[in-house]
Order: sequence, then C-alpha cells, then structure tokens
Amino acid sequence: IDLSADLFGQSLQSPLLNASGVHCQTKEELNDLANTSNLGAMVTKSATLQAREGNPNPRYHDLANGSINSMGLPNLGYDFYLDYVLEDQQKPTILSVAALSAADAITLLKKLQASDYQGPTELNLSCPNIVGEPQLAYDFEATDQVLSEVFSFYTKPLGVKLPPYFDLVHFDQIAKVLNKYPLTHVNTINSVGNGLWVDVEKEQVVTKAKGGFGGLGGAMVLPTALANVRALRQRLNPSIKVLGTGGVTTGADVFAHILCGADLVSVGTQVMKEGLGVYDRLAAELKEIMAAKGYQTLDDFRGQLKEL
Ligand SMILES: O=C(O)c1[nH]c(=O)[nH]c(=O)c1I
Repeated sequence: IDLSADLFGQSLQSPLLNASGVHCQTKEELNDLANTSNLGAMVTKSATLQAREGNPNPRYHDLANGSINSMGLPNLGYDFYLDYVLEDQQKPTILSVAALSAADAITLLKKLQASDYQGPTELNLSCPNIVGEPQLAYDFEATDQVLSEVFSFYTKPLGVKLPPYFDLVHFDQIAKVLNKYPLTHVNTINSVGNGLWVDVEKEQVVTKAKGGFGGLGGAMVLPTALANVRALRQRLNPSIKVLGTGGVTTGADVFAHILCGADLVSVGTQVMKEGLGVYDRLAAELKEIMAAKGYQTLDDFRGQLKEL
C-alpha cells in the first residue's frame, strides 16, 4: 500500500498535514512537526506583518464532538516564519500568511516576492476571529480584487485558505473568481466561523473574545468539509489542487476527503485531542481501508465518489 502524495512537485510519504494554527506557532512546535512520522508536509501558523498576541484567554475549548477557538491570529510575525522556511526543511513546508486588510496582504506578498523564499505559500482569506474583521473570502468582489492585485506581481507558488460555503451558488461564485488565477491550490475548509458553545452548568460561554463566538472544528464539521472539498473539486480548474481540511478523526475520514477529490488532507482538532501520534494512527487506518478495498495508491480512488 502506497500513501505517497505530491505537494507541488515534492513527493510526500503521506497525504497528511497539520491544519494551520495547530501545533505550528513556535520553533519548538514546528520542529516537532518536522519530526512527526506519517506527517507528509507541514503548514505554519498564519503569519502577519507584525507579531501578534492574539485574543485573551480562554480562547480554545475542547468539545465532545470537536472544538471552538477564538485565538485571534497570535503569531511570531512574518519575519520569524520567513526565516524558518528559508532554513532547509526536513519536511516540505507551506508558509501560511494572513493580513488584517487587503493593503497589508499586498504589502506582505510584495515582501515575499522580493525574498529568497521560492516555496509554496497559502494566503489565509478566512480567519473568523479578528474582532471587527469580516472573513474576506465571503466577499467575492473583494477576493477577486485582492487576487487580481496579488497576481499582478506575485510569481511564486500561491494558494488560498477558504472558509466553508453553505450555498451551491456560493460554490459557483467563489470558483468563478478562483479559476481566473494561477493558484497552486485551495485549502478548504477553515473553521466554521462564529459558532457558540454554552456551559449550561455555569450558564456562560467558554471563550472570551467576541462574546464567546468562535470557529468550530473537529468531527462536527466533517459533512461541511466534505461538501466543500467535493464542490470545489467539481468546479475548479484541474491545475488547482484541493487540500481537504476539517473534521478528520479517523482513517475513514481521510479516505472520504480523498474520495471527494482532496489531493492532501489536514488534521487540526484531533491533533489537539490526541497529540502528534494521531498521524501514525490515521496512516495505519487508511492503509487498512485501502487494503480491504484492493486499492494500492491514493490515485486509485481519488475523486471517485459515486452518486446514486
Ligand atoms: O483565531 C485564529 O487565529 C484562527 N482560527 C481559525 O479557526 N482559523 C484561522 O484562520 C485563524 I488566523
């Protein structure tokens, strides 16, 4: 059984990545990822021009069926992560970047264009937890404008991290915008924004910022994640890869993401629950399923979801 996958020309031992934001903010965390078996590639915490503290604690809360977070984009800043990805990597690495405004995104990507970094970058258009800021990718016109300006100067590998969409017309609209640009990939989904969890015993919310509203992850978002992977795979140019993120807790979930068309699959909440050993378990479970079904490679079943 062969789990090998491709990351923009780099061969990976497995299709599994960490979800940006989980265990990837500090040098120690990034080094842990670099030494994690069955993790095929890694993504950094989204970097902003300046380092950020993020939202006040509590800002992450584990739930029986997933998680809620309002981290608020805490990160060590663009320069730190650029230095990190410029070092030679033990494991293929995607640099994630974010901005609090379209202008900042342009500034950051102009610096990246001028840098020595030639590797893959993912522009996060979907952070749901910046107080007062909308998730850019829910504004199709604004997204088109930003990408149009970015690709007027940016010539290196670039993908985008998308929020979940919930209307087939929205899948059509975002795909129409994205297909205009030479993107390496889309990563779908980011957390389901602005959920709310209530601690009934204490009669209060569980995270501090935004009155307790935060991004949802884990098992509860799997159906939404699979729908977004499938819908975007069906609509995007074949040249644009799809990284599936959201709701993965078992090898069967990884299999389902790939069956819906995912080229690679990221895991977030389950790493918070189980630790980095989760990747060994997911790889083993995926191999078992493939063996039982007579599949040798991921290409044998990728995108082959059957309709009734
Ligand atoms: O609050 C965060 O830092 C955060 N949390 C998320 O769930 N997704 C994101 O893209 C980000 I930038």
